[in-house]
Amino acid sequence: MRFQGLGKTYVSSAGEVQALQGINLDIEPGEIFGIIGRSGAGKSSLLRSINRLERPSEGRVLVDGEDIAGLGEAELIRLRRRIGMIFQHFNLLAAKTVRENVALPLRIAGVPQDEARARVAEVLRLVGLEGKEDTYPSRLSGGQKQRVGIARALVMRPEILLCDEATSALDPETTLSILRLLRDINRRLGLTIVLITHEMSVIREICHRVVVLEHGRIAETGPVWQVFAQPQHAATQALLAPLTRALPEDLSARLRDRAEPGDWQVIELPFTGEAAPDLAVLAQGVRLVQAQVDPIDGHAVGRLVLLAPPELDPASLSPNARRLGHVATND
Ligand SMILES: Nc1ncnc2c1ncn2[C@@H]1O[C@H](COP(=O)(O)OP(=O)(O)OP(=O)(O)O)[C@@H](O)[C@H]1O
Repeated sequence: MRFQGLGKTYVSSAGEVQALQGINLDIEPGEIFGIIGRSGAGKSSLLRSINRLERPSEGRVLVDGEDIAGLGEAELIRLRRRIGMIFQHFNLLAAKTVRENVALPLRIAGVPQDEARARVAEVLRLVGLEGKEDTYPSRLSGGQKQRVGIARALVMRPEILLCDEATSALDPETTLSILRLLRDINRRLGLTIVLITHEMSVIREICHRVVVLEHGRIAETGPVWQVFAQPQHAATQALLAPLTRALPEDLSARLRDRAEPGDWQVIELPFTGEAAPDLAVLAQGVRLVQAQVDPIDGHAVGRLVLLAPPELDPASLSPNARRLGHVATND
């Protein structure tokens, strides 16, 4: 799918709000693509333009090369059958059982009962809800409710799945299990997944590529490991801050910009995913203070914080090495 010069302006009694501006972006078939940004950055507007829940004010949205702005009523229904959607608050019908909730899109589409029954059983198996067919949503946990939401989206065999803050209402453990389910579905069915979130940990967990939105514009976009390794934009850095471990307190309290005689250097050695960290640097008389390295999509991303003697040139450790400051040491 492709966004070309996409802009969205909302007009209300309070005036105009430019929610999106100049969005040019491609999302490839079969990838898990994340949209992140602060509240009000335009994430929902972008996601909802994919199935035309929002109409562009400018530019175009192409799905399989087709500009969806021109679709008539019947074509729009066909498009939306190819694009499933799941929601933060699940949007299940409380008065219907799990089976009835999941079967609903098939009933609306007029799929014969026998086939519908088989397809509902198949997707409930896929999301791990066998045995819950006759349960009502109020008796399910949040994670189980979202599994029903996923099953209901998949039962139409879509090519694209849109996830609107699908894990924001869940605890961390349940979030992880839902993200793993989505990744599993992406692999098994080759489904394209587009998700919005305000948490970089969600992006890190399952996305292949990401776009960071800021005030309706693209702040940056790229493979997740690259954006994590070398965030270019202040908005991205701010979103990453909760995931980056702060320096140990006793060290940061003693850190100074200018070296006093005998001070050691505090050096940050980022790992940008090009290669796994090479601990041979530790043999050069430096001391390891802190290490954080995450594998992201097959790349090692993170940083080491080292204490190095005053005479050592940080560049001798790595071209990316950065001096954070100086500290007095006891010896
Ligand atoms: N129907 C609407 N009418 C008027 N303004 C709107 C409408 N929908 C969204 N907006 C405004 O457009 C901007 C972008 O909203 P959007 O919901 O796309 O952002 P978001 O990144 O998804 O935010 P959040 O994380 O808070 O859901 C915001 O300033 C919002 O107030």
